[in-house]
Amino acid sequence: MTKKQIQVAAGIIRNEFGQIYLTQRLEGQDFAQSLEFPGGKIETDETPEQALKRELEEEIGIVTLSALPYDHFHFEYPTKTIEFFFYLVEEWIGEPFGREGQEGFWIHQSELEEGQFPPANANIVNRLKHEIY
Ligand SMILES: Nc1nc2c([nH]c(=O)n2[C@H]2C[C@H](O)[C@@H](COP(=O)(O)OP(=O)(O)OP(=O)(O)O)O2)c(=O)[nH]1
Ligand SMILES: [Mg+2]
Repeated sequence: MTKKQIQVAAGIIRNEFGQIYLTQRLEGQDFAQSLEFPGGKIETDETPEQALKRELEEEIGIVTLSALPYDHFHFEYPTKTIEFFFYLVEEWIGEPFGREGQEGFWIHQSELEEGQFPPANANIVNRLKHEIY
């Protein structure tokens, strides 16, 4: 059987202090309790950027004003392959909050820890952590 392939768009929401808004995945989801960059699956007929904007509105209640491509890669999980589109979001309207009941936190990018995220995030977390802000 061929592995399931999905595409995911997620946002690195960074404020002027170099803090990033992260949410905690809910019980019952895969990688429950892991931290994540808010986002989700790209639907048919959506561009990655359209999906990003929709997901950020649905999950954390913000309107995205700018999204810069930050990373694009494929990651093989045991049961699925995910194509990720990560964007850096530094301009938005609203105050992010866990609109689906999930916890949200602002964490300075130098304090991110890859062990708190799903395995696919290791490189991106390392890159952010070692970037000077
Ligand atoms: N949003 C997000 N998903 C991530 C990250 N790292 C990572 O491995 N993933 C995985 C977890 C999921 O298998 C998949 C994202 O799907 P999702 O569960 O957020 O999808 P969704 O928001 O559309 O939710 P649903 O409607 O399918 O429940 O990507 C990340 O940093 N952010
Ligand atoms: Mg999601």
